[in-house]
Amino acid sequence: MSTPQLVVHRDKELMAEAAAARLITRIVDAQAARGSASIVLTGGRNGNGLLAALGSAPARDAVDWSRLDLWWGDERYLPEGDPERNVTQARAALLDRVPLDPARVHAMPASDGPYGSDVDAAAAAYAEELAAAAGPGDHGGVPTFDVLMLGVGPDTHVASLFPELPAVRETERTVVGVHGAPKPPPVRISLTLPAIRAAHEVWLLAAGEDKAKAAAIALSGAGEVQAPAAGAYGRSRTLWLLDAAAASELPRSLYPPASA
Ligand SMILES: O=C(O)[C@H](O)[C@@H](O)[C@H](O)[C@H](O)COP(=O)(O)O
Repeated sequence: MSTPQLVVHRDKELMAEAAAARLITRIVDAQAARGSASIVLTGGRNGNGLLAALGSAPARDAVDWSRLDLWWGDERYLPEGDPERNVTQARAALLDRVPLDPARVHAMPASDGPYGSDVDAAAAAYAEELAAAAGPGDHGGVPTFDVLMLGVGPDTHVASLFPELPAVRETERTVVGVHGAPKPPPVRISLTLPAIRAAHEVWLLAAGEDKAKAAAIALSGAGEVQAPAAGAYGRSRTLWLLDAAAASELPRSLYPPASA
């Protein structure tokens, strides 16, 4: 488990631009070292803001888009192309404008696909796809993602792991179907905490006043069942990327940094 590091930006626009620049560097480094990179995208405004910023970042062409694997941390279980699907929003924000290899864009299944309304079967299929991509050096049936990004909800949810619901308690499976999510739509697919924790780096994105309490709770030693964001950490790095509003209620020991 890596101790969270915090980076606080003036506002959400700057946060998105700085995070996009950081992501480009991370992808380029991974591609230089291993030939490819593997990234997990998040739904939500902050994740999509980051993708849009990536699309207009000056260094965007440093990325070899054809050697990038994209996975999702969660998905809203809706028909293919639905505007509320995370993948549809990611395509609109960036993916349709860069030369990705379609075989390496691992969207989660849609509700009008082969599993129909059986979201648990759809989740199991995504777990198999992850397991098939995992190599001998990887842990827990998922590839070691270079960076896994997560938006943070006002209730401290990450991916589709909501406080107290069964999905956040899952310790065996890497992907689960979620029923009765408090944020619409109620039926979703989500990576579990064990799958999230297999990533090298986990980045949590939080911008806006409505995230201030969630960030303070998750970073103050709350339990992961009550505050799922508290259980999201990477093998080598856990990074909270915040804007000033989301950081406004952090305990003084965290922000400004204790060393200041
Ligand atoms: O499908 C979703 O809704 C998400 O993946 C969800 O976990 C999201 O990331 C957070 O709710 C934060 O969303 P915002 O960035 O829009 O606040």
